[in-house]
Amino acid sequence: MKDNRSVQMDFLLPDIRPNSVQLNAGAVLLPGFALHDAEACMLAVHRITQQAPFRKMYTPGGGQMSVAMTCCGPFGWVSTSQGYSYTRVNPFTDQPWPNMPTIFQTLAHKAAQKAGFAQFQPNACLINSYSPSARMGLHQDRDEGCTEQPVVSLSFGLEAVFLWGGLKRSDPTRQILLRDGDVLVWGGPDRLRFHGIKPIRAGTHARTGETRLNITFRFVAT
Ligand SMILES: O=C(O)CCC(=O)C(=O)O
Ligand SMILES: [Fe+2]
Repeated sequence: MKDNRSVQMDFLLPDIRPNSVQLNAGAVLLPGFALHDAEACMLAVHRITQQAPFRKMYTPGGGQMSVAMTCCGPFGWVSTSQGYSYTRVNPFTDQPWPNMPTIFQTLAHKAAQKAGFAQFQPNACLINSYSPSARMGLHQDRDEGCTEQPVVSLSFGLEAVFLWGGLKRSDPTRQILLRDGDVLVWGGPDRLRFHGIKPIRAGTHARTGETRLNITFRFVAT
């Protein structure tokens, strides 16, 4: 069945969406901030995945993640039955993670700056590929060993409902719709807020097909 309301929303969207929405003191949504660079980012992801294919990893609890992941930059994030860690080598290829493309570094830096975090220079980039019904449970991003630097997160393709919680797992969550080209930045007092992604709704997007891509940038302490 056709949903006329969302068709109309899509049509009006360029006019009615604000450039920036302050979610908390240190958390900002930048609607459409990455749209201009979206195709360059898709090409970059394609190149990265030729060297470091997407994998569905296992969690320490033994379950397989519904999200397929890969990484680029000096450090990549890995989950095994032993726990979570950042590594310089991709355990699936025994090769260093692919270089972080300049377009990623520039975009992450610009988004952080717009959100109030000057001089962000990430050394880790995680790329998540969600198929319909894939999800990510509530968690904190705390394996970086450094909370001085923000997380910058780009969304492409199918939309997602992002759960934005508090500093305790049991805190209430807000639901934030993330669409193609949206960027979220969280840092400072909000760096360790719990967050997650509700199961992705089936659909097809002109840019990504039946997929949502998420690209996050972090700084890992060495
Ligand atoms: O897919 C998203 O928007 C969030 C991903 C995330 O929280 C993570 O990779 O740590
Ligand atoms: Fe996260």
